[in-house]
Amino acid sequence: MGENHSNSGAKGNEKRMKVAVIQMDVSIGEPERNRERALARMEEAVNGGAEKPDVLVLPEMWNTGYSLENIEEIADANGEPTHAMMSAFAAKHGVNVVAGSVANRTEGGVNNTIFVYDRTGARTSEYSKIHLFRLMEEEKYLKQGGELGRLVVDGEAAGMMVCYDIRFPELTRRLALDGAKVLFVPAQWPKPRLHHWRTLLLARAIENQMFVVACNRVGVSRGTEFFGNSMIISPWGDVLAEGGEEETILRATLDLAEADRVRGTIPVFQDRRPELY
Ligand SMILES: O=C(O)CCC(=O)C(=O)O
Repeated sequence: MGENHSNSGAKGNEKRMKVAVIQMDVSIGEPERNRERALARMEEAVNGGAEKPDVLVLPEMWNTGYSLENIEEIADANGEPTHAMMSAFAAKHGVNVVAGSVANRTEGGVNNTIFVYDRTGARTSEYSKIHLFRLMEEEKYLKQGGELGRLVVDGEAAGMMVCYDIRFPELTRRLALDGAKVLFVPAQWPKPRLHHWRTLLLARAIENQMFVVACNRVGVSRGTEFFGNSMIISPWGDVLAEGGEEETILRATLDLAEADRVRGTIPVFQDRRPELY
């Protein structure tokens, strides 16, 4: 870890949050196979570390991949079977699950949606990607969401967004102003834009003085390579964990009071001049 910010005098809380990021491959157009893979990695995440995590995080569209041409057929239907699978897993292991995002069909079409489950298995929140990525023609096949991604994990306010959303700094700022100290980011961010991915995630953490927990997939789908490089970043911008290009589980313990200390040391939220911009 980098510098010590304990001189700020900010007491904050004593809460720690152990996160496990499931950096996995995704087989395009094969939801059954992806569900088996996700479950196996999630079991590894809860059983394989020195300590059981408090929160698991999966990547974007881990059920179907970007199989957009037949997405209506292979997407979840009203959240199933993801709800049944994740709810049972969360309750069995007493763990919170930020279940990446899944392609989910409802009456109006297919959304790219994060579902969140608490330790009892209850579904507590959801967020549908609000910025669709035109470079991959998402807007032709998917519906955009219309609400922000606010969630509460073990009583702590947090935010969530999906992949391309990190290019919109106003969105993270809004979530931070609303009290989020942790931002969860499921993604399928491909090569060759690794420097965008790393720089944007670091900037979102530093400028909002919050933890960023970003889960990117690995592997190759129809010639597009995904570099992984999932990241867990502190509110000071220190990289607490970062993946390579292979499947892995990243782990870190977030000391949530760190956000208060950093905000006390460099009081960005007090010094901003929203009346001018
Ligand atoms: O913004 C980017 O460069 C990647 C975004 C992306 O791949 C996505 O939103 O799925």
